[in-house]
Amino acid sequence: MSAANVIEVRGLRTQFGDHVVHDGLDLDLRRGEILGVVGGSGTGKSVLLRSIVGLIRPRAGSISVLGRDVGALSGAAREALERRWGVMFQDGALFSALTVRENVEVPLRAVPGLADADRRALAGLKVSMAGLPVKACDAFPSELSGGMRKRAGLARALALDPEIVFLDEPTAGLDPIGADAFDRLIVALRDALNLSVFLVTHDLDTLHSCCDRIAVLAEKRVLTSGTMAQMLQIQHPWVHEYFHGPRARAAMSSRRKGD
Ligand SMILES: Nc1ncnc2c1ncn2[C@@H]1O[C@H](COP(=O)(O)OP(=O)(O)OP(=O)(O)O)[C@@H](O)[C@H]1O
Repeated sequence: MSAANVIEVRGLRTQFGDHVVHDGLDLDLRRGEILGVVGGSGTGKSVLLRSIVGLIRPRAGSISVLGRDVGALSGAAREALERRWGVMFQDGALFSALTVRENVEVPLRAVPGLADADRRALAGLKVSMAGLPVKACDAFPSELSGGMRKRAGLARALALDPEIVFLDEPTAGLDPIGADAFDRLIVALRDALNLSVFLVTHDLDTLHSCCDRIAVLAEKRVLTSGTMAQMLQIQHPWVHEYFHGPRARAAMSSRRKGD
């Protein structure tokens, strides 16, 4: 595995029954970058994320994270690797019966020797880092707006000071101002915490404002990857329509106005 890569996926095949989702998929996440993963609905972006974090077992291929073969690990070695990444699922995946602080404390409970008071304080810190007010700590997920729930999910993903963060459609369902604030937060956290970020999104504004590189899923694999400037040169019909369609033009024009 190249030292510059924190994730290397090679020859991935995932399949549910007869339905092949990925076939011969290769993907790299470089250290310190924000990689936007895009593709049409159902092309397997979330399945790829879940495969990398070991929730779905591939039929073939290899997935290496931070130099370790995810499929070959079990027990303590597996748990040690899992502590080095954080995942924010699409809906936040918070426990509804726990407050925001208690949700963020869940991963911290795995840290040996961490006193209750320190765990509570650390959870509060992560909630603040995710841009939530302190009083949100005592709220239940049902008492929060969708945007606040996403931030709570992000706080939980950051709980163990991860090196890699996986974000599944972090701005979906947010109003444009909330989505823009979330984009800025992702970049600020990457810079402050030296994170590598695997970001599944449909949001063209996010691609423009956050992502160092983009990987396009199509035809069961990563069809192409590169910078936004490189994506704009790709002639494949879906890629061209995606990056040059009306919504793409709107995102580019608002980006230019913001510069
Ligand atoms: N547990 C599962 N069992 C069977 N099929 C599944 C399972 N999870 C996902 N799939 C199928 O795999 C395909 C890819 O799903 P996935 O959720 O990764 O798509 P996606 O690219 O993230 O889509 P979207 O952009 O709409 O969120 C879909 O056809 C989906 O129905």
